[in-house]
Amino acid sequence: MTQTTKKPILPTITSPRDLDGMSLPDLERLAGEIRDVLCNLVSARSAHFASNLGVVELCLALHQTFDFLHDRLIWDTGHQIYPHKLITGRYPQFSTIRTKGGLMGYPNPEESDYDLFVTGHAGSSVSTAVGLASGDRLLRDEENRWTVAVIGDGAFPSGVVYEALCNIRESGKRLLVVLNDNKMSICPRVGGMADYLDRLRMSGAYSGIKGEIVKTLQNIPMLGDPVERMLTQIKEAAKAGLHGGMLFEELGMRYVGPIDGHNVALVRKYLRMVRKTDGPVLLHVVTEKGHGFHPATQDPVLFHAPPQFSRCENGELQMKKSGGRAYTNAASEAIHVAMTASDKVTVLTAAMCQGNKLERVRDDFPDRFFDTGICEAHAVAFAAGQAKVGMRPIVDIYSTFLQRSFDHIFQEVALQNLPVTFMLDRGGLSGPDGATHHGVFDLGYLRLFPHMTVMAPGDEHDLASMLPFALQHNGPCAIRYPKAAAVTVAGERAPIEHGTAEVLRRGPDGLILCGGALLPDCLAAAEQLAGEGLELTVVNARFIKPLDTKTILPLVADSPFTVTVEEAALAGGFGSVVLEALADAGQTAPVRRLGIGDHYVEHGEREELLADLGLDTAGIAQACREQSQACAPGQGVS
Ligand SMILES: Cc1ncc(C[n+]2csc(CCOP(=O)(O)OP(=O)(O)O)c2C)c(N)n1
Ligand SMILES: CC(=O)[C@@H](O)[C@H](O)COP(=O)(O)O
Ligand SMILES: [Mg+2]
Repeated sequence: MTQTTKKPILPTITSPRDLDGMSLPDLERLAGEIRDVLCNLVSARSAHFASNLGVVELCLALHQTFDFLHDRLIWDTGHQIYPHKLITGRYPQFSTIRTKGGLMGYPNPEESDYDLFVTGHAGSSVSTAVGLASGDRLLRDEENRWTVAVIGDGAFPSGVVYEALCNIRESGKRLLVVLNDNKMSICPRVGGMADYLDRLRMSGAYSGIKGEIVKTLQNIPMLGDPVERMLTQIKEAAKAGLHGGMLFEELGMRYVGPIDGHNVALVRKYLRMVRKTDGPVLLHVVTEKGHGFHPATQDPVLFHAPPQFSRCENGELQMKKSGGRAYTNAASEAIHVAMTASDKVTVLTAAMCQGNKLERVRDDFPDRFFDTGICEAHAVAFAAGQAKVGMRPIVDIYSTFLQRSFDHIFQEVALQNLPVTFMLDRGGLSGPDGATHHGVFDLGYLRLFPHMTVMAPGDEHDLASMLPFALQHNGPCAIRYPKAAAVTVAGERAPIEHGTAEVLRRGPDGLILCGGALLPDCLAAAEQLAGEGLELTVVNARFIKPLDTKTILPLVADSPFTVTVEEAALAGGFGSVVLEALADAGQTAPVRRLGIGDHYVEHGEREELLADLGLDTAGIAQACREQSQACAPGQGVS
């Protein structure tokens, strides 16, 4: 990328203050070096790429204009924080990003005082910025202190952003919202706000004409009462269409832009100008996702978080092949089959068409495919509406993002007993994204609601059979599966029946109850232990709710010990369900629960995190060995 023999600047940047007084050519050279580092990173591992390439100049201009040890900076979502990390003292550790024990791929206050919140979910930045500004004001600590939220055009339509914007007039003094408009979410952005931003982009070119027309409109005489009102409305409507950023102005913000976000001098000039105002200000910055790396600008969807890739000698890019068929593929195929079978079935995604591998569904069923943008709460209430009139909506969503819809799952879906099906991808550890993205709370928060059926397939066979089951069930259902290679357990399998588990192996020496896709590990552990003379029963629970108490409770009663296994938080999870059922039946038994305790799990490869948590084959086998010894006659455990 950069063809320079000069001494690199980036390694010398230990804090943003090293940017002070830096010349424009040096800033531009630094931008090139940052892009080089980003390119080197993705040759080592998958990481967020195109979004980071797009904010380099904006990041430099922000840090040159503000001092974010005093001022406040929030990067919405946080996946575009890499340039910020590189110039805030983390260049030496940067190569560790997204690896276990290394830097997080998102903001992390434990890494740096320049990061205020751990984030990863989109849309909260404006609210937290309003809160920061308001708190500073109450503490009379706001002397010249600016709060800046940088939010992408994909995150911008999130409902919570409008809740914050409606509130900004009161608390938004010295508050700047930078709208980073690159025309993309992960996929092309959708919806009315996207169209509005397109119109704003256009408006600069027409500003001369616009001024004239607005002047003319302002001279329209107001006549008698009703006519006057009508004319006022027409005038306001016309102005709204012609004035750039009228929507924001009406909400009490000053709208500035759109400006070219790759012109570092220009961005800096506007930021300095903003600093001279009182706020709140919305600065509309136009950038290009993937800027500086041609293939990424050509295919920003692929390069949002591409697989590891390198450049061959002939200049072509070689992408690392993915690890084969994933549960996500199995889910999207099952959805396709269901939509082919019935024209009542619809699918809703909240901006994750690519992540959920729904492209074929989108292309083959354009009328029944709905992308709401990053609006999970809306997606769920929307699905409830469709279900109410007789459709069979599937909300295909990452487990962690569904948390945004908690109240709508309760009020609009479960309370009404509507047949909405939730396909919960990334149910379990999501890997290098870390704590913000692990989908480990879903079993607990979904089973709370009466009417809700919660399923956790033990393998791909289960997943494919559970969707048709859910679609004919008269009530809400959730099917949660991990970000992992799809596995099919060998042997004859029982059909899916509501609240029915499946016994896959029988032995008198102990019991493993598996709630989900760690089933192959449970079976492998049982196999291993059989070699040591310990014959275990293994149950594929399938249903977390309702639990198959008829099958499970007698097995627990007859087994010297029981180990429950789940890739989920223990609080409220599958093991809790089993313990509650035992308590309700007045039964006591030695039960050990394997899962995730009361802590957040860091980032790393899913397999290494599972191993650390004792949730791999070796960990499950070891827990069984220990239980077997502890529960052996004469050991006093009952
Ligand atoms: C609540 C939530 N839903 C979905 C996502 C997944 N996601 C991460 S980044 C992204 C696109 C964001 O687009 P934009 O804000 O424009 O940033 P860009 O990548 O274009 O810079 C999406 C959908 C998320 N992080 N949080
Ligand atoms: C920033 C963000 O939320 C997404 O880009 C997320 O990282 C996607 O995760 P997957 O890689 O598991 O699809
Ligand atoms: Mg964007």
